[in-house]
Amino acid sequence: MRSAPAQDLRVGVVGAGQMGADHIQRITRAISGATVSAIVEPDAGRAEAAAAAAPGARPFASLDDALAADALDAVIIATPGQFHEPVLVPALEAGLPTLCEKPLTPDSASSLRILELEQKLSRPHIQLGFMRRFDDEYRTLRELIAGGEAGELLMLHGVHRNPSVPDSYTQSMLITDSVVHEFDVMPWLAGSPVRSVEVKYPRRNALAPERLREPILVLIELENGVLVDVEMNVSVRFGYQVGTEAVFQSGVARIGEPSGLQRWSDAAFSIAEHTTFKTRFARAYDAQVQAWVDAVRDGTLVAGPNAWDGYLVALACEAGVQALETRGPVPVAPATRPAFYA
Ligand SMILES: NC(=O)c1ccc[n+]([C@@H]2O[C@H](COP(=O)([O-])OP(=O)(O)OC[C@H]3O[C@@H](n4cnc5c(N)ncnc54)[C@H](O)[C@@H]3O)[C@@H](O)[C@H]2O)c1
Ligand SMILES: O[C@H]1[C@H](O)[C@@H](O)[C@H](O)[C@@H](O)[C@H]1O
Repeated sequence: MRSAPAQDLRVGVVGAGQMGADHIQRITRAISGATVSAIVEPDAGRAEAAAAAAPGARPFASLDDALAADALDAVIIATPGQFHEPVLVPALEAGLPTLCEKPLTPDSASSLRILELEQKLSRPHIQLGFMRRFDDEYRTLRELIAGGEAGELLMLHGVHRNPSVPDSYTQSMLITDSVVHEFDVMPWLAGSPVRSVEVKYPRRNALAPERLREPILVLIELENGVLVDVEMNVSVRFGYQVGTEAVFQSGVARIGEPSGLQRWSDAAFSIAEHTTFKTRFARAYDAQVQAWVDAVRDGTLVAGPNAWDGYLVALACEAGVQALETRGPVPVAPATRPAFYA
């Protein structure tokens, strides 16, 4: 990093839309050891609203301008995925510790360019925003799998259901915007990378926007033989659900069950459900950002998924997008992991 932060870490946020604004509020309200010092956001209204939530933060037209003004020690990138690389490059060139929202970049070729640039530094500087790794239930499930007390893990069944998606959401985004999380978290849970990806189409949901053929069932084979299936379903209307069932030799474990208000009325029992990832993963986002801030302050710089993980996910997404159009499994063949990312 450029200079050791004397007191609070000065965080710049690039992109103050849905996630960027959320991170700005989070740092101001819930994170210790950091303040938002710079906001880069081309939309004037959003920039103003974000600045109102972060007293003392200065607006800048670009990350380069914020760097020239020595206005930040570290950066969060929350622009849309296709604009990550143009921000990651100056951030790496300046040696800035970076928390980059998913995806690292939209394809594996650009991810490899980022890996090459990062390897010019003394150590990894990029942490990726795969927040599920900071969710208590996911962490507990991972420990259970690693502990082996229920025997070997055989299968993982995932559900990923959104109530609806914006007009800008396209067919390939089922993979690149949504299943992207499973491509990170399932290998992390099972301790094994993706070998191949296949997509199956069940009956189409007539409630889906006309441009989308969904839900889809994504079959992910891991190198260790564990088979993962993910129901990706984005027009369910009733709520936001993300869950996983792990099937072991002698047991089953499940996470992501509804845990909201329980209610008995009219001879029926109900549990309040989430409607957005913002509440479902609120604690995970907080834990992710706090862990990152702590790591930057103690010089570790990265406390979660790194750019290599982002590259692996980019490769799996490429296979997944191809699998949307083809029958049968599409193989995933990563480059050799450099010792830098060991
Ligand atoms: N981890 C999660 O659960 C999660 C959830 C939603 C989004 N995301 C990720 O967060 C990122 C942002 O998504 P979003 O939903 O907040 O998008 P958004 O469209 O709501 O916000 C993006 C913002 O970036 C701004 N922007 C665009 N180009 C810019 C540039 N070059 N410099 C500075 N600002 C720029 C836009 O004006 C906009 O305000 C994406 O990478 C997305 O995949 C992650
Ligand atoms: O961009 C969002 C976000 O990444 C959520 O975490 C995911 O559950 C949604 O499917 C996706 O559309």
